[in-house]
Amino acid sequence: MSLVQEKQIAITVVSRAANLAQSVFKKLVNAETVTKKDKSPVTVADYSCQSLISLLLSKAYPNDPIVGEEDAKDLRQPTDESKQLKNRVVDLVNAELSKPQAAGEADDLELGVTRSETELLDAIDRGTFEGSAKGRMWCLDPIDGTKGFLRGGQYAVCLALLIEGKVELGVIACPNLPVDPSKPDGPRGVVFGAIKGQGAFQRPISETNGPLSKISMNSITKESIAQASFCESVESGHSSQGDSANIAKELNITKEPVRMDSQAKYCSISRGDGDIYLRLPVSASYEEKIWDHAPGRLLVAEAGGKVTDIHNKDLDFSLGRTLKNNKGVIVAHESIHGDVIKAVQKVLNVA
Ligand SMILES: Nc1ncnc2c1ncn2[C@@H]1O[C@H](COP(=O)(O)OS(=O)(=O)O)[C@@H](OP(=O)(O)O)[C@H]1O
Ligand SMILES: [Mg+2]
Ligand SMILES: [Mg+2]
Ligand SMILES: [Mg+2]
Repeated sequence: MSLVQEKQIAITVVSRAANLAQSVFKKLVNAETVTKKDKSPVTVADYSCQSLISLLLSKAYPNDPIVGEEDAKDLRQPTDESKQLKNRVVDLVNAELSKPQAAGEADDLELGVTRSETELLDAIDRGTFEGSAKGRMWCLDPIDGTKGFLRGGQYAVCLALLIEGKVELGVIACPNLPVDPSKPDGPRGVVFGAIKGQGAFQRPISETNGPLSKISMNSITKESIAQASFCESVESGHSSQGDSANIAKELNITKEPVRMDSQAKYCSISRGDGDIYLRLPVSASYEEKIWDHAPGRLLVAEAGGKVTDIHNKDLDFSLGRTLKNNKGVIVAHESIHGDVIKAVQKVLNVA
């Protein structure tokens, strides 16, 4: 599948959303954070990025449904707090939309034009699609790693296109990831992406007209596995860190794990800045959300890696908004993935 136009549009919209999110961070005040029923934080940036991306996607592909993390229910309440939040969202999205099209950005998105409040809230609610194994659908995490965003750490704007339940295109913008990992204090902000069968790439977010550079994972082998490094969640509640230390021991890995929030983990290992990402189940009831893994899974696969659950099953994105048939997520280079799975299953006592 060529998906050339979809790729350019996806890069344009996630890059714009990343710029919007960075502008919010610079002015962030605590009152702009609300807490969802599941206790996860959601900020004015989460709503604004979902509105912006969903609105632009609907200009280009009006018939494609979107599975997005957020909805506009809390913004539609008649309270003062809710109205303030809504007004901030409308202003932020319109400030980004009103910027004219830059060189290299996709055509046909009607950039440079502001939108009404109704259009912007309705765009957020276009993300309520329940998911499907049929046809095309977009999958959106407007801010992945909201906690990372709030603490000034890693977060990512994540978008994938699924066709017949399979991820065909994935694009992730990481505003706080160094452009050059060997220069951690150098310029930051990288957009990553992949089309199935066409490899993985990165580019600085700011270089809208710049070339996409090919990336690949470290070519680690069974013999060199002890040199590998883990990339892990910051929140211990999202992956069992005690078990992952035991898995590292089982593989003779001694390097300290690198901890970061969001799908920046998938991005980092895709360009060789880390080798193994484990997301070990922490509770029997938690189902991973498709938007937390869809673009990252394709990026890693196109960079030479393999992504499965702890039972070595492929992630099944065709069952709705969650990965209900999978438990945990295990990411490693193809050549060592089998060894990692063996260690995981031994430590967790599963087959
Ligand atoms: N209990 C539990 N178990 C597993 N995963 C959970 C859980 N609760 C939330 N989430 C999801 O974790 C997403 C953030 O993942 P991270 O890898 O960034 O987590 S971490 O903050 O680095 O630990 C986070 O994504 P965002 O909401 O987009 O930030 C959630 O979808
Ligand atoms: Mg969230
Ligand atoms: Mg997320
Ligand atoms: Mg999110």
